[in-house]
Amino acid sequence: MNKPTSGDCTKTPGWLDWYAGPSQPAFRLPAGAVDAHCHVFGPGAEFPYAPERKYTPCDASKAQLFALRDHLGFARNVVVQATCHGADNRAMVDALQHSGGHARGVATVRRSISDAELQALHEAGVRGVRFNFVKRLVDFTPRDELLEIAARIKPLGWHVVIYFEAVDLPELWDFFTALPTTVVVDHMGRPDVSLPVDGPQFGLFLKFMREHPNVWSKVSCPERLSVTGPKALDGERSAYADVVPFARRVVEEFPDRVLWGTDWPHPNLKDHMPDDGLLVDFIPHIAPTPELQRKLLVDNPMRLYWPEEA
Ligand SMILES: O=C(O)/C=C(\CC(=O)C(=O)O)C(=O)O
Repeated sequence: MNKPTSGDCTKTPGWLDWYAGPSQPAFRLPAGAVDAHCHVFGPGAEFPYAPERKYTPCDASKAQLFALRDHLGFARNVVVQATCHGADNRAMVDALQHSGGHARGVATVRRSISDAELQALHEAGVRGVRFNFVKRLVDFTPRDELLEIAARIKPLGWHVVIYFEAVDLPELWDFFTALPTTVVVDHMGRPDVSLPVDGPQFGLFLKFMREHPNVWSKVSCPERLSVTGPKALDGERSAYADVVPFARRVVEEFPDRVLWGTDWPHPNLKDHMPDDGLLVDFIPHIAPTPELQRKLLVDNPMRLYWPEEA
């Protein structure tokens, strides 16, 4: 397949657009709930996609994100820079600046960023950087560049979000455990949920969290991890049952270091596009008590992204 060019907004073949007209969740989110992992895409005509991107998505604007937030009953968003925008954070920053203080962000930066540019991101509401190790999404960045960035964002009180696949954790372990900030893992490090929850692969991830109190996890993206479903479609309120034991284990063992997000607009799903209302109904299966729900959805994200209010 030819690499896309920056001006070409033709979606990647097979691209699935986000679900229009999501259901009303049956689960009532606690007051002040934060959707701590979501993205904006473009719109491409205003914020062109990065030349180095590995996919070209459908547009997913800030207004559409904020409409979903209100529909589902969230109060705030954490907008995570998606790889299709590379290190050009303008679409994400624009969303933060139009959120009325209800959104904070996670950026992608290169070592060439100036202190003044970092400060401007901070003032816009950025509170973290994302290091992505998923090979289908990004080209390799040298570890010394990432460590240099981590050292520079630490004084701002930011954290590092890491995205990787479970099979790569052994090789990345020394790098991750050397990071000097709070470290937030996307989607539980993408376990293979057809393996046992008590097996060595997920065991290593639990050990990573157990031995390193600075490590947090998003218990999000069951729609990406599930093998057996059922899918969050057609009124299914007990979706992705095979992911539940994994996410619930993390929530119950580390209740003060977990976050949840919709992952809207769900980039790169190949199989189906979930109904986001039914996705919210996944939450009580992994955080069964009101106390766990409050920590997951309100207390923890507020402590990390709005510490001045927490
Ligand atoms: O949205 C996610 O969290 C997951 C992604 C996309 C992504 O991370 C990105 O493009 O930045 C994926 O697995 O394709």
